[in-house]
Parts: sequence; structure tokens; C-alpha cells
Amino acid sequence: MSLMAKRWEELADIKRVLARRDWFPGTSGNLAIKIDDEPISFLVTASGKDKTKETNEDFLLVDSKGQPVGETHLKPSAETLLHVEIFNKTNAGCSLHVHTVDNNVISELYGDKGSITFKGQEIIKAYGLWDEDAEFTIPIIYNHAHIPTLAADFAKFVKADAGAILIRNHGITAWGRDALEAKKYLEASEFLFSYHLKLLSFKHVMV
Ligand SMILES: CSC[C@@H](O)[C@@H](O)C(=O)COP(=O)(O)O
Ligand SMILES: [Zn+2]
Repeated sequence: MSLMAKRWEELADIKRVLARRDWFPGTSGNLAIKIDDEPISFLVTASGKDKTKETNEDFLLVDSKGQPVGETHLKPSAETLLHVEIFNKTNAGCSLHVHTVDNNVISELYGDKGSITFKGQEIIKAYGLWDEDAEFTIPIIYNHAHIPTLAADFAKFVKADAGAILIRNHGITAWGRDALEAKKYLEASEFLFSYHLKLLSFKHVMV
């Protein structure tokens, strides 16, 4: 099997799992997986599609600027430039973007603060943090409609080979050195968002 076919399958597997969780409402979400380093190229979801459906036109190959490689009628994701920043600035191999109600509510609650920090939770180990008092901070950026502006803002927080960034009232992008790590970062973040919101709602009832 070619590297391209292997990576296609890896991304299709993740897409299938996330779709079953309902993490692609209303055609939202986009996924990317690196194919080559020099020069950088990666597979990205085609724009505007229902990501819960599986077809052989789900992904297309783009270059380090997010432009399609070769002739295609497919349009790369509108948010390809965010994945471009990740692959150009780090050694990440996979980048995942989803819109969920939980990540949107958290981004609105903590948006003015500019970030949310989690600590004292076992699942923080999914971020590779093993200390008892480890903290994980997720930056929250403004949802610029102009994608190059959004990407420039986003890039300021892309500092490691794995990470997560919330875009206010929009969604989360999580990335990692490979597909497993990116999925781990995404799932740990969504777990923490959901836990945090549930805890807040119980506290509200109890006081
Ligand atoms: C209907 S979702 C809004 C989109 O603009 C976007 O935020 C998104 O996640 C999906 O866009 P896409 O171009 O299909 O990758
Ligand atoms: Zn989006």
C-alpha cells in the first residue's frame, strides 16, 4: 500500500469515528494529515461536504500553501490555512478541527480571558503531562471571518508539535505528531470541556 493510501485510510478512520460522535454538524469540521515533508504536502478534507458521508472524494492533496496538487474539481477546506500553519511551523503529522456545542460554550465562557486551563484531572496525561499538578492551557482566539487573518492569529499559538486552540464560538483545532496523538488531544479536550460544563451546571444547582 502506498504512503498516500495508508494516510488516506488513517484519516478516513478518524473521520468515521468522529462522525459517529456527531462532531460534524451541518457540514462543519475539517481534517488534515501530512504526506510529505520536503516539500510539505498533506491531505485535507474537501470543502463544504457532509463529513458524515464516506466517498473517494473526501480528501485532496494540497501543498505547503494549501493549494491543490494537480488537476482536481475539489476545493480544499475553507480553513486549510490553519492546517498549513501547523504543518509549516511544527513537526505535526495530523490536524483535526471540529465544532461541538461544548467547545463553543467553553470558548464563549472563557473567550474574554483568552484561554482556559485544566488541572487535577487524570485525562491530562493524554497530553503527555504526567505530574500530579500538571496544567494544560488551551488558548482561545477571536473568530475572524477573513481566513488569512484568522490563520495569522492562530499561528501565534502554534508552538509545539502537539496542541489545541479554541476559536471563539466556532470550534477547536487539535494536532499531534501523528493521527493517534492528534485524536488524543482532541478527545481529551472535549472530555475536559464536557466535564467542566457539567460541573458548573451542578454547582449552579447546589448553590
Ligand atoms: C458550516 S461550518 C462553517 C465552515 O465555514 C467551517 O467553519 C468548517 O468547519 C467547515 O468548512 P469546510 O470548508 O467544509 O472545511
Ligand atoms: Zn470550522
